[in-house]
Amino acid sequence: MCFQETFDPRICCRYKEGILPYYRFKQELLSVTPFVTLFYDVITDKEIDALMQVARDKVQFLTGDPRQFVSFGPNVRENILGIKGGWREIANYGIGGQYGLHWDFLAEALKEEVRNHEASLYGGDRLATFLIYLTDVERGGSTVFNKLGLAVSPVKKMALFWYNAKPSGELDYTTQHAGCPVVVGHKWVSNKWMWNYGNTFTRRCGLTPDATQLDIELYMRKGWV
Ligand SMILES: O=C(O)CCC(=O)C(=O)O
Ligand SMILES: [Fe+2]
Repeated sequence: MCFQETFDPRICCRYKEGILPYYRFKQELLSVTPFVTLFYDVITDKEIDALMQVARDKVQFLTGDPRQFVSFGPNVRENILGIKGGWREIANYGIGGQYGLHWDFLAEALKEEVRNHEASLYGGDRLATFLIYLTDVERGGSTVFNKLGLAVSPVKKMALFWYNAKPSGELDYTTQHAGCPVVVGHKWVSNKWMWNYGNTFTRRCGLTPDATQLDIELYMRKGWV
């Protein structure tokens, strides 16, 4: 990275103040536009065990949906950026388990139906995604952003956060991503989507249509430290 010709000084690691007093989150910025970032140690072993315990009986392996909705968990630490989340989804991938290329916003999948879709009526669309890795994965299982050339290997307790919409509110099609097949081991993740509604005043828009997340970060809740 250090020897790349197009070195971007904005891409860095730092401590981020969240909504918990005194606590600093270890943050690694992966991309400014779209805004994609990692936070380390957002969940405890005890919380992971509890989440997996609840989900374990409910996820349907092999033939069914490997996902399960669970409402409790480290909600406060998921609001690091002041963006409020919706319900939680726990997913388990066994060997070969993967999630094909997609966007997290519903507008793309549902097109014209989106206005009548129950979730979108209540939530708008999925403004941001907060994906926590509940396990390390021996080999495979990366989350990849094909349009950004970005691959994130799962690290237990690490969260991957990104905005699916630009600060202007426009859907960001460069956020297309996939969960790569698990080659060795297994992968558990907790996913929470942050919806537009409820975040009207927490995710600000920029002063210009092309303002980046970093431009607006300073006047959003809790700046860098
Ligand atoms: O498991 C992953 O790495 C990605 C999951 C994902 O993109 C999703 O649940 O929307
Ligand atoms: Fe996704």
